[in-house]
Amino acid sequence: MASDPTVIPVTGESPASNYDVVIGNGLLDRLPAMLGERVRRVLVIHPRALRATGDTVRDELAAAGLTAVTAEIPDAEEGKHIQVASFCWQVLGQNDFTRSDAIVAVGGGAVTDLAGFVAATWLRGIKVVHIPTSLLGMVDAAVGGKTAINTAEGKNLVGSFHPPAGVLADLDALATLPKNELLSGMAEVIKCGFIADPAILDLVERNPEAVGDGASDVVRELVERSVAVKAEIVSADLREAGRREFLNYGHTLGHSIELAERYQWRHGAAVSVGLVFAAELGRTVGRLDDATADRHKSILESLGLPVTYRKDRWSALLDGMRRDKKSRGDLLRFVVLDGLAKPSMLEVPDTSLLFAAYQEIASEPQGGIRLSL
Ligand SMILES: NC(=O)c1ccc[n+]([C@@H]2O[C@H](COP(=O)([O-])OP(=O)(O)OC[C@H]3O[C@@H](n4cnc5c(N)ncnc54)[C@H](O)[C@@H]3O)[C@@H](O)[C@H]2O)c1
Ligand SMILES: O=C(O)C(=O)C[C@@H](O)[C@H](O)[C@H](O)COP(=O)(O)O
Ligand SMILES: [Zn+2]
Repeated sequence: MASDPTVIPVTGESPASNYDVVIGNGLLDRLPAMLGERVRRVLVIHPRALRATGDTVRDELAAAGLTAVTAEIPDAEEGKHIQVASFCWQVLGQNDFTRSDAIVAVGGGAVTDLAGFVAATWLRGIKVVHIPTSLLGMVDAAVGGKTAINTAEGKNLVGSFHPPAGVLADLDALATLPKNELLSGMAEVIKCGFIADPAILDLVERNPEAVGDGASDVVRELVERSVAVKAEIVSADLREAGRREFLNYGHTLGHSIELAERYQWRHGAAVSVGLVFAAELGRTVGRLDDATADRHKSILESLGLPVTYRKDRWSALLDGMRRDKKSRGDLLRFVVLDGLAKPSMLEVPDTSLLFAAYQEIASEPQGGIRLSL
């Protein structure tokens, strides 16, 4: 018998913007209540690959007496594009969406980022509810209100903070999620383990089989623990004035790899390399002990996630990292660990330090990386 859902509250900037992340099985019938009584029209945004789930959501809304319109968008990073946002604005306009109407995102993190951005911008902000269908969406992208599209210059360079009215993390969705996507989400789970909750790392290390099974109790506990980490941080610092930067652990290099690979790498795969790089940087500057630094590589590698990247791309990667949102003027800033679950910021005026750390993860162009993930 399925157990009761777990509800993790997120505190907003005002009591009216508090919301819940509900984690469990068979949650879709909760959607109308989560949208609230005033909503009449709903735009369901989903990629073509998830048409069946999108249709189920639309039917659930129609059964509750709501007018549901669907926007089918390109899959994955192709969806995080200004033209896709523009298409969604057009659908909203043609269907007379007002400020009391809403958007529902059904898909992975790319869809929740894009749909959140559309919701943030339509009429300067309407309600959005996220129904993440990937592990990464459940543990990270759907929670916390960062919305984004990519530009030619880099990842997530345009966006806003627009928290959802609620999140339904229905673990049933993981049944169809390809294994490499599940593992991609595990990179963010492991990030949460290193920055805040080492019990996550113990769970992964002790249960290698269950980690690859989206229906396992271990995966459910990992989802709950990761959401708890993120909920606590974004409740305290929605707009990334301080502690929220820690959720960016591994992302400075990670986003730059995604750009260098023209978004053909999974986000989690790029973050995996970025986490190992950040650990090496922490070790290089004398902040992180060897055991914790080495644990990054061993745990990520044990899942089949990449931990090296091609040495001939350093200069392009450095260019990409300069555009990271944590940069201030010419100063590059990184999240590093001062120890397990002790994240802090490192300002790097001298890029030779970065190069030294990169030498520890650099591979020959043809070897060492797994392009399949
Ligand atoms: N806003 C945030 O705080 C935040 C946090 C982390 C990541 N992100 C963003 O999220 C994106 C990555 O998210 P992602 O890994 O979910 O990628 P994604 O949205 O591209 O989904 C990955 C793939 O899995 C497929 N998929 C999703 N759910 C499925 C299911 N249940 N069954 C079968 N296929 C399914 C998708 O169609 C897609 O092909 C990146 O753009 C990243 O920048 C945002
Ligand atoms: O929620 C956050 O804050 C994060 O940094 C979570 C990251 O996992 C996520 O990939 C986020 O989209 C990165 O944000 P960005 O500000 O570096 O674009
Ligand atoms: Zn991320």
